[in-house]
Amino acid sequence: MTVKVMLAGCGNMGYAMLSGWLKSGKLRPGETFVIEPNAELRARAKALGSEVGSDAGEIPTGAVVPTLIVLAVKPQVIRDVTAGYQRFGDGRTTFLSIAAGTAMATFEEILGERAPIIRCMPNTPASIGKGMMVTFANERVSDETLAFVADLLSASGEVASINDERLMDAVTAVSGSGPAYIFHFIECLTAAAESAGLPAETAKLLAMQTVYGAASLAAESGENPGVLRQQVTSPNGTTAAALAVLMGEDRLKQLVTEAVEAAKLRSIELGR
Ligand SMILES: NC(=O)C1=CN([C@@H]2O[C@H](COP(=O)(O)OP(=O)(O)OC[C@H]3O[C@@H](n4cnc5c(N)ncnc54)[C@H](O)[C@@H]3O)[C@@H](O)[C@H]2O)C=CC1
Ligand SMILES: O=C(O)[C@@H]1CCC=N1
Repeated sequence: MTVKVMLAGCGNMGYAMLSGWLKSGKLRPGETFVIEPNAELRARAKALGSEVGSDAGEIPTGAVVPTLIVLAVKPQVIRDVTAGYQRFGDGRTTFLSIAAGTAMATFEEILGERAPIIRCMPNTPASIGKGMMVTFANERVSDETLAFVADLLSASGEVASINDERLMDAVTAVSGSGPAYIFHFIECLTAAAESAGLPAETAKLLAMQTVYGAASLAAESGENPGVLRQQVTSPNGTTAAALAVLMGEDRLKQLVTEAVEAAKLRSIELGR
């Protein structure tokens, strides 16, 4: 077995990424090994064709030197989990952490100075190939490995990189947590549609398709969202009436700014 990628933690985000890699053919099933203590989640990874084990002790010994170990566990346990992989810190394996907050320096301290390490902030639309993945690599990561990782991540959606780690907290607050803000907006628009008299099913359909259509139009047209907004807004019409509520005193902008700031602060806290 030639394991290219080991995945520690196959919960929401780990599974989303694994399924993208396998379904796109970027990795063949025999090239992945998943370490996940939860039996149900292990079975789900096995169903995709991956080899599985319940802890780092079950990794086959011998010639297995993975190209990449992906750490996809909660920030609260990531230090302990990473310590279980110290033996791969000889420079041949690259580590990729998706944990919110946990700093590069923490991984370097645990894994030693030879380990190439990448921090990556993905989001759950990765499960359907429409994610946003942002990476920050330490100087140990070779160009060849960076290219391999960028290609792998591209199976899950758009890939961007930053070269100032401090920006990772803002990235986490915008694209990492961001899908939840949009899902909540869909919930709010659905509830408002019901309040306005629409049947529940219709309310849900209209809210979801409107968000989907608007996001697709913004992405595909390449037009400034402000221009697209104006194209909907007839002078003295219905949209203008609604936007007066949302945009008056910058209400929505203020709220979104506060929400992003709260997420950013929490990301900083998680890193302490
Ligand atoms: N859910 C999301 O939208 C995003 C999550 N993240 C980050 O991804 C990481 C995972 O988050 P989720 O997938 O949401 O959490 P999750 O709880 O769904 O998945 C974590 C998994 O790790 C497993 N686990 C616990 N101890 C382990 C060990 N010793 N070895 C291997 N696996 C172990 C758990 O059984 C669980 O299935 C977090 O660090 C989070 O900050 C990053 C971006 C987006
Ligand atoms: O809520 C969290 O902490 C994780 C990180 C970004 C999205 N989910």
